[in-house]
Parts: sequence; structure tokens; C-alpha cells
Amino acid sequence: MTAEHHPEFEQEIQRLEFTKKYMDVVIKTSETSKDQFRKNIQEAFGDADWLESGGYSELLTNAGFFEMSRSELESLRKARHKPYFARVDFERKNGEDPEILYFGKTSLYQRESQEQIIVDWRSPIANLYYEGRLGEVEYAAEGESFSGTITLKRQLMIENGSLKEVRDIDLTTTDELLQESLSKSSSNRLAEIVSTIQEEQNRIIRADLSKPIIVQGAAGSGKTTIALHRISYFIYRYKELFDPRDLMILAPSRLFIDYISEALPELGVEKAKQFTFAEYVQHAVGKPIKLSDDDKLVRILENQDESTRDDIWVSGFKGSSKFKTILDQYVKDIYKRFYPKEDFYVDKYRVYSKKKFIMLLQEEYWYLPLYSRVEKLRNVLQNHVKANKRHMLGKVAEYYDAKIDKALYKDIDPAIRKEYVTKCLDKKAERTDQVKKAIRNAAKDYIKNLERKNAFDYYQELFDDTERLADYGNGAITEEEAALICDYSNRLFNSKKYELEDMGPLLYLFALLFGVDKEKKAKNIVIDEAQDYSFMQLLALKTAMDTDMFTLVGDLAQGIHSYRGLESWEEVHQKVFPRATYSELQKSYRTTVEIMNEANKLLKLLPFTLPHVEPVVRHGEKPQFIEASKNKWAKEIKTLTARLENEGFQTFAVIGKTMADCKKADEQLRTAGLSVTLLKEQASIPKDSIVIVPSYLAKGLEFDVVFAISLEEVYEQERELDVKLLYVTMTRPLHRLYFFGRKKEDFLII
Ligand SMILES: Nc1ncnc2c1ncn2[C@@H]1O[C@H](COP(=O)(O)OP(=O)(O)OP(=O)(O)O)[C@@H](O)[C@H]1O
Repeated sequence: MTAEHHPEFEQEIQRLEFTKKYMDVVIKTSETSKDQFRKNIQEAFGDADWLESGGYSELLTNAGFFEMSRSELESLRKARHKPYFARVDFERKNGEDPEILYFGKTSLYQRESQEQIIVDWRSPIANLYYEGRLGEVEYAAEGESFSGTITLKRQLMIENGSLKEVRDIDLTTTDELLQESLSKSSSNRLAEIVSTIQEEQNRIIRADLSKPIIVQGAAGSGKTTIALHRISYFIYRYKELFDPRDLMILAPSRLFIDYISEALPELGVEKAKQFTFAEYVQHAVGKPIKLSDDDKLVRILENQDESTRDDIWVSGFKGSSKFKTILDQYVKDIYKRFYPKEDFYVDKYRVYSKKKFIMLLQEEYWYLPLYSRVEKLRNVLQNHVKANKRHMLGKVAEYYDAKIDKALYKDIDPAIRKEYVTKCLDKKAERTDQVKKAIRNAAKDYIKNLERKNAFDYYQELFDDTERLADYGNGAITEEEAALICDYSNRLFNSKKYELEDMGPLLYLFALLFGVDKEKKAKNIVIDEAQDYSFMQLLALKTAMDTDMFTLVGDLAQGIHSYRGLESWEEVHQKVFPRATYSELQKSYRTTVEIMNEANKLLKLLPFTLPHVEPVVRHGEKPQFIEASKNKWAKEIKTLTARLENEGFQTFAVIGKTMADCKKADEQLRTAGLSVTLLKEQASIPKDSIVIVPSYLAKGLEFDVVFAISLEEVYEQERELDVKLLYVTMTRPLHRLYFFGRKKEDFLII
């Protein structure tokens, strides 16, 4: 039913006006003072009856009445142009009056009656909107379950503070709002979707917040979006306990962080820390790390010679659980280097046995990283010294005093006695000084003898000795393989560089030996494109942060870094995040049925089985192949773009397999007079020009129209990586997909 025809349209307008006015009053009041409240209310509403019955003065003195946090106020201000998006009427079983609930992005109470004017989408009762159908329902809130009847479910389209449309959802209507929202053209930025969150997505957003979660989701199933909404939900639920700065988002590139940046303030999660993995490692270890610019992905794409295969194998190995075995063994060995050879003496007094020292080092302080254990032990020794100080000094005094006593009673020449006693007194003073000095320094000196190195030294040292490396592997690698790893790594270190695949193990060592500073840890971490992380990277992050509270979202079908990333979720689930809930999302919201059907064909070419992606029913044009003759293709894109712009599409991307084809496209499209931007990893996405981007950087992004190009580089069916890159490319468009190439087969189109 459209706006004008809806019988309750007028009523909804009134309700909206009331809400907006009330919001204004609350905003104004919190900006001025409590005393102003009544005045503000009267100005806004006149002397309405309900004002008189409210018992203001009492309420006004209530603690917390006006205590609105800055962020609450900010969200209220932001919500002014669209206070809510849906209404649900709910009759509880116990027969109270039906509750009329308006759901929005923030909550607002009527201060006088404590009735909710707007209910936050993250509150438990919002499940009624996301999951409840008309009729009898049950929902759980704070461990309690409520039952009742939904008598009305209504969507309210509000723009710039005015009501545009009212739609009631009955049992049969499909979700028109979702359809509409999906059919819009994109703005190059991720959006919030609170009004159209789907049931399967809602479950993931609200899944047990005390457990980690792993989501395998098809391209366009909303993984990124959901991950951000889950953080928003988390912040809301734990607002008293958590500072949003304790949350961290790990994204694949700066480009991607830029892409999601617009949705963050909308969801109130802009304060979450945002890093790429490499950035975080450098932040955690407190030192910049020079990364090699050898792009293995490009090497894999370009050639498959033996040395590339070896290099890839090394990368994969450094990310694997086998490497963990080696690192753990190595750390055990490092611990042994900290076993003292002798007991701890202060001067000649034995104060602490080495056996006890080792016991504390190995067991008592198990929860601390090695170097912190050593620091603790220094304190332990120091405390023992302190406790024994009197005793030790007493012993010295006792010894010389006894000597002096003996001399005093001995029948000897007084001159000799005097000389002897003076000597004893001098000796006593000298010894006391010696012991006092030892008391001051012994613990320090004892610890000083232990080795002191940094994480980089330790990491590099691991590759010093092939035999030892193979030994640590305990059968996981042969000596030849160990030699390969050592050679490769030393070549790299000699050029004073590391690779991304070193950063996982490096962080792991750092965390175990030194520990990450508290302020550099996060309490809840979201990882997008998690399929591109290796086992070691994930384990290192968990160890570094000292928590398993991770949200991992990814898609194995888009695992283009699988030479160093994950091939399945199983091992990570079992060994790194055993408490995690695992979910799958199969429905894709991004693209049309026609495009998804074509992309789905590629999944069959992959060596593992992934369920076919189900597109939400939204139709569009079939993807089209256009033969790209040498000089003409750029002009054709120009004409096509102009036509599509007229049709209302706003964002366009030319996606090539690698940077090489993209660079060519950049040149040719510029010559054809198009305004284009070639995207690099560090770039931000321009809003008003056609972007050119290599497939591996396009991951996670979306555009209204995609031109997949194959100028000189073709996609080969036998190569898993090619299939995945093409899959990524084909799942980027929201509406239209065109292939520009020499022949269809170059895009594996049959
Ligand atoms: N419930 C929804 N309502 C409206 N739009 C949605 C919904 N779910 C997802 N979308 C839209 O679908 C698109 C894809 O979402 P998103 O980028 O989060 O998916 P993804 O799974 O991370 O994709 P990829 O695997 O390609 O990175 C976005 O435009 C998002 O706004």
C-alpha cells in the first residue's frame, strides 16, 4: 500500500512530528540545563494534559534523568532526520495493553512516563521485527523468554525528517524494502542496513557475544556489513563494560578501510581501532618493519617455475600449524637458556636455589611472557634479599663481634689486643659494606647474566641452523625442506626485509617472549576477508591479544591468497578457536540472479565443494560479452558508460586480472577521454570517476557496473587462482556485468 492510500498515514505523520519535537527538546535540554526542561517542553507542546500529570519536579530530581552521554546525544542528533524505520505492535500473553514499538538506530524514552518513544534496533525486543512473523511469537531477552502476538508489522520510509511511505507487512508480502534497497545504485561506500537485516543475518549479528564466531559467507552475503553491525550490537550490549576503543577491525587494505569508513559512524563504531594485519604487527612490536615488495601473487599469476613453487611452499609453511610446532619447540629452548647455572648468592650467602628459580620460571608464572617472568623473578630475588638482609648483616657482625669478645677476655698484651680489635672493627666495617653492596646489586647482576635479545633477533636466529630447524619440526619437515626455508629466509634477512608470511610467526614469538602492551591489545576483534589469513597469523593474533573473542568472516571461494591463507576453516576452528560458533551464509544480496548464475558456474571449477550461492530474487540484464578489438574497446566503454549513467548507475569499475592489464587499460581509457583512477592498495576510492582495479584488490568492494577486461591476460580454467580471481571480479557488480576480451573462453564462459 502506498503512502497516500494508507489509512493511518496521517496518524503516522503526527507520531513522527511528536517524536521529532521530543528529540529536539531532549537535545536542547541537554545542551542547556535541567531547569530549562519544563520551559522547553511547554514551548514545544503547549500545556498538554500529559504534561501536568507527569509529576515533573520529582522526575527532574531523579538521578540520571539528564545524564545523557555525549555519544547518546550524538546518536540522537544523527537520528533526527530518520528517527525510526519500523513499527511493531505487540500484545504480550499476560494481557497488558498492546505495546507500540518504533525501531530506530538509537533509543529514546519519554522522560515523564519512561515509555519508549524509539526502541534501539539492537535491543532484544527488536528481534520481533527481524524475526517475528505476524501472529504468535516468542522472543528471548536477557535470558528470559517472552511470548505474545504481533498484530502489526509496519515499515516506515522517512527521508530528511518527513514521512514518505508506510507499508504494512503481512504474511505474504515479500520484503519490498529489501528489494528496493538492493536495487539502488551504490555510492562506493558500504552502507548500514538496519532496516532490512535478514533473519539469517540477524542470528549472526546477535549470536552469543561471549563466544568467537566464524562465518563462511558467499560473495555479497553481507559478511562485512554483518561484522560491523555485530560490533555495533556488541558496543550497545556492553556499553557499561567496554570502551569502543577496545574493539579492533582488521581489514585487508587501507583501500578497504576507506571503503567501510562511511558505515562506521552510522553504526556508532567509529572509535574501533582499524588496522591491516601488517600495520597491527608493527604497532604491537613497536617498530616499523620493512616488507619485501616481491608480490608472490603476481609471480604465481605470471609463472609457475620451480623457484616460484619453492618460494610459495616456504610461504605456506610459515603460515601452517607445522610451523607452530617448530616455534613452540624453539620457545622451549629459549626458556632453557634462561635456566641459571648456579644458585643465587648474595656475597657468600645462598639466598635462592636455581631449582626454585627454574620452577617459578617454568610453572608458577606460566601466564606471563618470558621476559615478564624474568622481571617478576628479579623482584622475587630482590624480596628474598630484603628479607634476609638483617640476617646476613647480623652474621657479619656476629662473626667479628665474637672475635672481638674473645680478644677482650684473652690474657694478652693490651697493645696487641688493641691493635687486633681495631683490625677486627675495620674488617667488620669493610665486610658490612661489601655485603650491603651485594644486597643492592645481587639480584640485578644475577638477572643481567641472562640473555637479552629482541624478537627480530630471535626470529632470525631460528633460521641459522638447518639441522636444528628440522629437529624442532619433529618429523614435520625433512632436512632438505628445512634448508630451503633457511636459505630463503636468510636471503630475505640479508636484504633487511621480511615478508607478510613472517609477520604471523614474528608476532607469535613476540607475544610469547615479550607480550604485547595492554593498550595495544583489543578485547574484541573483527577480521574481514579472514580466508586470506594463515593459521599462524590467526594464532599469533589470538596469543597477542590474549583473548579468543574474534569474529572471523570470509569466503573460501575468494581465497586468492590460499598459498599462504586458509583452505578450510576446520583447523582454525579446532585448534585456534575451539569455542567458536560456525555459521554459513549462502544467500547473496549484492548482485542479480543473472550475474550470480554465471558466477556460480565458476564454483564448480574449484577443487573443493562450496554450496551454490543463492541470489536474492532480483533480476537484471544477463552479463554480456563484447569483443574487444584493439583500439575500439576503450571507446565502447566510454559510450556504454554514458548510456548507463543516463540510466542512473553511478559507480563503475574496470577490473583486470592483474595490475599489468589494468595499467594498459588506464592508458587506453585516458586516451579515449575518460576520467579514470587506477586504484592502488593505499588509495582511497574516488566518488566521481571510473575506477580501474586489479581483481585481487577488488575483493570486498562493489560497484553498480563492472567491466571485466582481458586485454593481454586471460583466465585459465586449470588454475585455481585464476578461477578465484574471476569469481571475485564477477561478484563485484550490483547491477551490470560486461566482459571485454578477445574471446569468451578467456573468461571461462562456456
Ligand atoms: N539485509 C540487507 N539489506 C540490504 N542490503 C544488504 C543486506 N545484506 C547485504 N546487503 C548489501 O549487499 C552487499 C554486499 O554486502 P557485503 O559487502 O557486506 O557482503 P560480503 O559478504 O562482505 O561480500 P564479499 O564477499 O564480496 O566481500 C552490500 O551492498 C550490502 O549493503
